[in-house]
Amino acid sequence: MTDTVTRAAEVLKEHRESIDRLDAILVYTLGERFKHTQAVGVLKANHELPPSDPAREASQIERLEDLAQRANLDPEFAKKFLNFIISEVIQHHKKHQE
Ligand SMILES: O=C(O)C(=O)C[C@]1(C(=O)O)C=C[C@@H](O)C=C1
Repeated sequence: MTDTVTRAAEVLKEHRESIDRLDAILVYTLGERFKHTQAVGVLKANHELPPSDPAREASQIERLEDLAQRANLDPEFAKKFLNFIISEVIQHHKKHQE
């Protein structure tokens, strides 16, 4: 291998190590988030509160779009990602209420 190819392989490996670390952070962070939403689901079921709260979601989306802009992340992607997670949470909340 030429020096350039060897160096490129090293750089790729370093990026992949960072990606793996960040993926682990994402998974653990999501796990923590679901612990809280699980508790919220139980609370909502016990007090007969609706599974979804559109006003709360609107303020979360607004905040996340702002954070995404500051973090150089596509705000549309951030919005889709949060909506995806919240949809899953709402399904969990509905199961608590069955
Ligand atoms: O904050 C709540 O009321 C929740 O149930 C949590 C959560 C969320 O995942 O952030 C989920 C559903 C609601 O529509 C809003 C927010």
